[in-house]
Amino acid sequence: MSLITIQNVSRHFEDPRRGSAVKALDDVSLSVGRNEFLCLLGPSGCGKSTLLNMIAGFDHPTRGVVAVGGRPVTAPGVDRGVVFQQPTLMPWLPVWENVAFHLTMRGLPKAERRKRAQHFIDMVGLRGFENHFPSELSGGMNQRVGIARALLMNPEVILMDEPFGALDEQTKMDMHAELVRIWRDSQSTIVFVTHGIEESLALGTHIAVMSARPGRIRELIDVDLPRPRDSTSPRFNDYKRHILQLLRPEGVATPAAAAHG
Ligand SMILES: Nc1ncnc2c1ncn2[C@@H]1O[C@H](COP(=O)(O)OP(=O)(O)OP(=O)(O)O)[C@@H](O)[C@H]1O
Repeated sequence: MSLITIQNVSRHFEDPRRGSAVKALDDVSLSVGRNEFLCLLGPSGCGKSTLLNMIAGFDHPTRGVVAVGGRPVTAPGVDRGVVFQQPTLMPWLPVWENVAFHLTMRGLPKAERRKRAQHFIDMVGLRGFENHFPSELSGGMNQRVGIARALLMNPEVILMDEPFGALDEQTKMDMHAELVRIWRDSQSTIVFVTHGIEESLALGTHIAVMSARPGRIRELIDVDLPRPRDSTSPRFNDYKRHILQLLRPEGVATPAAAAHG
């Protein structure tokens, strides 16, 4: 059974200055099963973040329905944890208090917050850094703090909007391996926005390839590759070639097709 269903969703943004509307998404339907890892892949401006924000409850469809666990999404909720491109940490709080932030908001005593935070600090590999401040950590480590903070609420769904976009290639690869491990250990369901083909193939059980504006789903790909994913394998490259073809503007021939045509 699907955990997330997106049914005939369109989103138009009014542009009062120009007296027109931007069609960000057009009739998008998609479903995500429990424990799946769905990557939303597409060019800049195709509506990936808009779709993610609607699952998070930060934004709402102009038409259609977004539902999580069978309930239409009307607002943000603790069943959905969000990880942004910038980890949005509180610089004056140490790592463990950033991770436990939501528990502070709920008024839990300090000892309980500290104990609950430790479990997730360990899970993201930050043991020993509990009392460091965000400014004392690298970008990748700060992003782990953001992930631990999202996991602590034990959400059914983790929504990630290009969380590794600002990281260097090596750190990004390390974070991919780490995130796959966390996804398996926490048995969560992840929706991950990216414009990186290799990133989506390194991570996803499924990839929804989107077309440029107005955003539509060109194809939902079931990624049948063993883990850890080997980006040099022939099958990985077959998927990559196929996705490149899907992302190419319609009517533009691929080098292979042009050679044969
Ligand atoms: N609040 C808004 N008001 C007006 N237009 C918006 C708003 N949010 C998004 N848009 C427009 O909707 C389209 C989709 O934007 P969105 O940010 O969802 O795309 P994206 O695929 O996530 O892009 P990127 O990869 O560059 O972040 C864009 O044309 C954008 O300008």
